[in-house]
This record gives sequence, C-alpha cells and structure tokens, in this order.
Amino acid sequence: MSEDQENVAPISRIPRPTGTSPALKSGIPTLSGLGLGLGVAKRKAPSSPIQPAKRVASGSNGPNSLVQSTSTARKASSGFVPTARKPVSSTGSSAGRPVAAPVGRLSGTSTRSASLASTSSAGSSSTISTRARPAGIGATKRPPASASASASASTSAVRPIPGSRLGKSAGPGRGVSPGFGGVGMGSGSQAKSHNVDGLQELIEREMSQIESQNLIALKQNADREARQHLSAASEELALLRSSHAREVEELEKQVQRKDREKRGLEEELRESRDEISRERQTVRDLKQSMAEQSTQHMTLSAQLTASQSQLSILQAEIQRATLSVSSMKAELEVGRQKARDAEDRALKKIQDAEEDRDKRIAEIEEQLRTAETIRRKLHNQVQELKGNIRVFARVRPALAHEAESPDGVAEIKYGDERKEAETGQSEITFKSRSETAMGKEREQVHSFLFDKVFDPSAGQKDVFEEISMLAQSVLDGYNVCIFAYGQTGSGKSWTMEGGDSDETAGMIPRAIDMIFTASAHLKDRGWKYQMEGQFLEVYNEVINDLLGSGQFDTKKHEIKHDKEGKMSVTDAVSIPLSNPRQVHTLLDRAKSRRAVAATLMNERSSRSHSVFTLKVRGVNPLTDESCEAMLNLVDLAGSERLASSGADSNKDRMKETININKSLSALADVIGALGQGQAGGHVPYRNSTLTRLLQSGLSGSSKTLMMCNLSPLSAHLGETLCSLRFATKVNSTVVGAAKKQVTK
Ligand SMILES: Nc1ncnc2c1ncn2[C@@H]1O[C@H](COP(=O)(O)OP(=O)(O)OP(=O)(O)O)[C@@H](O)[C@H]1O
Repeated sequence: MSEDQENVAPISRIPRPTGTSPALKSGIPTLSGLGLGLGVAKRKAPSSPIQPAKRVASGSNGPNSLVQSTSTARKASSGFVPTARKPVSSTGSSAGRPVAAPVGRLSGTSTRSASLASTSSAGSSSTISTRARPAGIGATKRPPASASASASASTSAVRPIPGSRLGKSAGPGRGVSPGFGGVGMGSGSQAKSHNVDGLQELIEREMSQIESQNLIALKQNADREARQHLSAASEELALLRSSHAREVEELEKQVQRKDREKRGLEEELRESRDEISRERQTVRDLKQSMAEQSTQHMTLSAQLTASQSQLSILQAEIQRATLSVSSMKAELEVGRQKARDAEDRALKKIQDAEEDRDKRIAEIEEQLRTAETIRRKLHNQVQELKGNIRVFARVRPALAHEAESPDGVAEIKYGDERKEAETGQSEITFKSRSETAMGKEREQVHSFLFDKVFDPSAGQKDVFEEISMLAQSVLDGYNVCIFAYGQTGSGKSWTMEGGDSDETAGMIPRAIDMIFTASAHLKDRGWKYQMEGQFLEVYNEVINDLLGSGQFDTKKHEIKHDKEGKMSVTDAVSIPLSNPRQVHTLLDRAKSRRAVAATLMNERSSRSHSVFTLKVRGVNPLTDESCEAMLNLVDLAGSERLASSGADSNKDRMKETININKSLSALADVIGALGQGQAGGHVPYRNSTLTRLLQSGLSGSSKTLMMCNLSPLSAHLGETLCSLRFATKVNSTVVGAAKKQVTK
C-alpha cells in the first residue's frame, strides 16, 4: 500500500461522529467559516507559495496543502527537464488521484469542517497534506539541477488532465530536446534559449490552466462536500433544535418545578421562622418560668429548711406526745371501764324509763279513751241540750230571672245576732199585706223562731258549720236525719246536694267528707270504720232505687225488719265507700237516674222524696267498743198546697200531692212523737212509706234536723208561710219538750 493510500483510506474510514462537535454546536457560523476557509485557501495559495511549503517540509498538515503542492509544482517546473515527462509512475498516478479522490467522502464532519474553516488550522486532513508532500519536498528545498526527480512528480501531478495543451506541446518538446543540441553556439544558442523560454512560458500557462482546473474541481468537490455537510448539519440542526426545544421545555418544567419547590421552601422558611419566633417566645417564657421557679425554689428551700427545723421540733414533741399517749391510753382504759359501768347503769335507767314511759303512755291512752268516751257523752249531751230535733230556716237568694217578678221580693227581716246569742233562737219576720172585708189594706207581720235562720247571703259552708256536729255524732254512734223541707224551687236540692265546686258543694258531700276525715283521725285512738251508701226515692209511696242497674228502676222494693229490729229495703243497692270521691260518683249516678225518671214522669223529682243513707260501722279493738249508726239526708218533695200546685185540675198531680201531704204529715207526727221523748211512747212510723223507711234513723236518741227552705219572692209568700208554720210545729214540739227544760 502506498503512502497516499495509507493516508486516504483512514480518512474514508473515519466514522461519522455521533456526537455533536463543537463546531456544529456553534451552528451556521461554523459553516460560513467553512466557505471562508475555502476562499482563504484560494487566495493565499499564490501569494505565499513558499510559506506553506515550509510548513509541509516541517511536517505541517495544513488544509491548503493541496494548493501549496500545486504551487510548489509550478515553482519546481522552472527546473523542468524533458526527462521529467517519463510515464507516470504508480506513485504519480496515486498522486493525481486526489483530484478525483473523494475528498467529500470525508466522513469526519468535525475534522473536515476544521480543515476547511481555517487554512492555518493544525487539525487539517492528513490525506491532502500527504498528497502534497512529494511535490513540496522536491519543489522548495532542492536545487533546480536536482529538480528533475521532483519535476517528474510535479508533471505526474499535471498529467492526469487529459486533452490539455501541455500534452500537445509535449510532443514538440520531445522533438525539441534533440534539436537543441543541434543548434550552433551563436544565434543558434540564442534561438535555442528563446525557444526554451517560450516553452517554459507555455508550460507555465498550461500548468496554470491545469492548476486552475484542478482547483475548480477541488472547489466543486469541496462545495459538494460543503453542501452535504450543510444538509447533514441542517438535519443535525433540526434534530438539535427539537432536542433543544425539548431541553428548553424540560428546563422550563424544571424551572417551574424549582419555582414550586422554591415557593414551598419559602413557605417552609416562613413557617420555620414563625416556629422559631414561637420557640423563642417559648424559650423566653421558659426562661422567665425558670427564673420564677428558681425564686420559688429558693423560697421553698428556705421553707424546707424552716420546716426541717420545725420537723425536728415536732419529732421531739411527738416523742413526748407518744409518751403522753401511752399514759393516756392507760387512763383511757380505766375511763372505758368506767364508761362501760356507766353505760350499764344508764341502760338500766333507760330500760326503767322506757318501762315507765310505756306505763305512762298506756295510762294516757287509757285516759284518752276515757276522755273520748266522755267527749262523746258530752257531745251528745250538748246535742241534746241543743235539742235532738232542731229546725233551721234558710232563705234562698232571688234568682236573676226573678228580679222581674211583678210582686218582687217579699219584705223579710232577720233577728239580730246579739239577741240570737242570748236566746239561742233566731227570728225571721215576713210582712204581708191583704185586704179586709171592709176593703181596707191590712198589714200583717209573721214572726217565727228557729234554732238558726240563714239569710240569702249564707253560703253552703256557713250552713254546714251548724250541721257538722251532727255529722260527728254519726261516728259516735248516733243516728242522724237531716231533712230539707219546702215548696218546689225553694232550694232544697241546692242545700242537700249543691253545685259541682267545693264552694257550692251541699250538705251531703260535705257531711261525707267530714265523716271520712274524722274517721281517719279516730284511727289513732283505735277506731276502724266501714261505710256504705244507699240512695232511694219515694214517689207516690213507692220506693225506687237510684243506684240500681239500668236507666230506670223497675224492681219492687219492700221495707223489712229482721228479728233484731234492723230495717232493710229489698233489692236496694248499697255501695261500700272507701273515700269521699266515691260519694260524688254515687250522687251523679243518682242524679242522672232522677233526670231520666223526670223525663218519663212530669217533674217527678220535685214530687218525690229522695233519701241518701250513709251507714257507718265502727270498731275499737283497744276499748272493745263498737258502734253502728246511719246518716239520712232527705230531700223532701215540694210542700205546695193543692191549689198552688195545680193538682186540683190534674188527677195524677192530685194523687202526688195527696201522697206528699200524707207523708209530710206523717213525718211531722213522728217528729212530734219523738219530741215528746216519752219512753216506750208510740211513734207513728207506719203512716207513710217515708216514715217507715226512716224508722231506724228517727228512733231512740237520733238527732234530727229540719232545714226549712224558703223562697224570697212575694209571690211565694203564702207557701212560704205554710212551710214556716209546718217548721214551727216541728220546732215548737221540740222546744216544748220536757227534756230540754229538765236538763236546765
Ligand atoms: N242558697 C242558694 N243560693 C243560690 N242559689 C240557690 C240557692 N238555693 C236555691 N238556689 C237556686 O234556686 C233554684 C231552685 O233550687 P232547688 O232546685 O234546690 O229547689 P228545690 O226546692 O230543690 O226544687 P225541687 O223541689 O223542684 O227540687 C236552683 O236554680 C238553685 O240553684
């Protein structure tokens, strides 16, 4: 392999750099530099032909070595001899190859660019410098005489261009050479010299042309290479740009990321600063706290020292106290023994005292029971002194609709309280006006005396206060009968039953309440009571049960007496009562049945007697006492006369009135007989159903109260006077009784 081949082959094998060379990275400026380099090489070659040759001789491989070699060859041609035109050796052929040599095949872009970019660059292609070396060596340093060898090299470098004028002139040259020897020494030598000069000139021109053509070819190759480099560079540039864009994008992202990180770090920094400031504050607080604590510590140390000294004192005291306690324990033991003895003595005393107390209690209870018995006797005596049959009169207030009555309210006078307290009797006076037979107006005054008179202002409570003692007598074992007597509408039902409120409650609910309350108090004294209630109605001498089942009583009831003389009504319902509320339920039930009966039979309620009976049974196991009594609260039928009741024109009403008068008259007779107080005397109970029904309640030492209810109206004065006369009859019977008087 020749030297040239050795130099070219490596170049062609130079691998194309995969990396981006510094020149390419710098982009277009480098490419322009490439063109500039070419231009420079072109311009410099003729101006300093020797200089490059020197560099070649000295081993320089500059990029313009090719030009230099050409220039050198031209210089060497001055020593041109015909022998130099020997056939082109293989070395010369190889020297001419660079013209067609694929310089553009230089794959090392960076190397190529560098060699073309600068004529002075040390990194030039070795191929070119190697190719130029033979010419340079021979042309510059060797003398003209020995330049033939070099000329052959130079010629061989020129010869590859076919058809050149050099080739044409070479022929004559070959012919000239021998001819020159045939020219004479005079003009012949001058002509010979002249031809040589012409030949040299011709050769120089030819060489110059060849050189130019070679340069053009080289330049074209260089251009092609440059273009290839340019397109490769463009591709690489595009790649680089996209890569650059990606890198820029990546960098921007990194910048954004870094920004975010920066912000985060700044935030963290801010928080850290805050934290630090807080920590500083905490440290300051802690320092302050430490200072305080150290002060406290000092104080406590001082206290501790003081306490320790106190402790020593206390320990000494404790020792003394321990000794003292020991001695005290001994004393305590002695004291305990004394206390036990004292306790035993005290217990003995307590037992004695308890025994005394129990005896005393038993004595007191005995005294109480005796006192209770005495109280009962005294109470009874008081009641007897007051009269076992008493009569009260009660005038009801005028009702709202009665204010328009033509005659108005009657003129009524009530006795004063002072006189009442003196005599124990209450007076009521009515004034009436009538015409005499002579046609003169006559004024009459009707005065009546009763045990008590209630004016219209008296309430239910006031009335019951006077009756309550009688209710107490029931628990003491005395039968009590309280009658409400008077004409229809005079206030009998109001007095006995009253209204729904506590204030307007009548005598029946009040008496029941009082009996239940009193029986509860008597429990402390050993008394236990059982009570039951019965509510009957007597209409036209027939008994109806107001507490029976169904709306209307259809059973036939009869009054019967057992062997012991106890009276009972057949098929009559008797309801056990355990509390006062049951009595109200019982009264409501009776009232509704009376209302049904009243609807069925015209105004029957006012034409019938209603009898509420409370049976009371008491037992006292402590005293072995027992009692049984009944309280009868009777709402009598209206006491109207036949004329005023309108019964004279109605057969049924007449029958009602006759029966009412009959029963009221029988009642007056019974009360009168009782008032006589004759032991074993006849009492006409059997004259009416009412008196027969009340026989048990009105017998013996029973206490009876007649409440004469009166209307305040002038229109009712006639009936009012009739009622007053009936009540006076009952009252006078009692008043005139020997019993009261005897008691005095
Ligand atoms: N002392 C009073 N205070 C207020 N209102 C009364 C009083 N006495 C009776 N009345 C009223 O007078 C009216 C007649 O009374 P009550 O029904 O009690 O008469 P009575 O005599 O029972 O009649 P009857 O025989 O028709 O049953 C009733 O509206 C009653 O509320």
